[in-house]
Amino acid sequence: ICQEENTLRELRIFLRDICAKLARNKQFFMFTKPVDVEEVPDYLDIIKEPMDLETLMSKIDKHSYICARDFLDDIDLIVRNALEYNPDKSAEDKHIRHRACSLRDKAYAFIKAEMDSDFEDTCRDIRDKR
Ligand SMILES: CC(=O)c1nc(NC(=O)[C@H]2CNCCN2)sc1-c1cc(O)cc(O)c1
Repeated sequence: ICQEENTLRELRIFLRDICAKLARNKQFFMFTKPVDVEEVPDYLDIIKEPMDLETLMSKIDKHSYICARDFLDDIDLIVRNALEYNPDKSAEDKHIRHRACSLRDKAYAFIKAEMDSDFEDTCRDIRDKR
């Protein structure tokens, strides 16, 4: 069990680093904080499960993720929300959709580049045993 805690600690350190890198990227500023309903009043009528990089970071600290897959599921939620809220052919909506797809690709690339697959397998085994 102590070994499991060591593995999960390493995962949290790793995910914080990736989350920080994504949040530092100016391209993703609109995904870094919960949507401000003052700015975007109809947002919560359309998006039922908001997600953002700051919330992701606090979920890491609350030990909400015990494998990279769970973390990427929340990244996918950020992307899905942006695609749903910005469906129009307008330049603005296209731009936001493009940024959302770029966020997903960068997140997956960071995970793939820096996580060896047997570390993720170990995390999955811990998740599946719990
Ligand atoms: C993150 C997101 O999905 C988002 N989408 C927007 N879309 C629009 O404003 C489109 C919707 N279609 C009609 C033309 N306007 S604004 C916006 C946003 C931007 C911020 O700077 C902060 C924030 O919290 C949210």
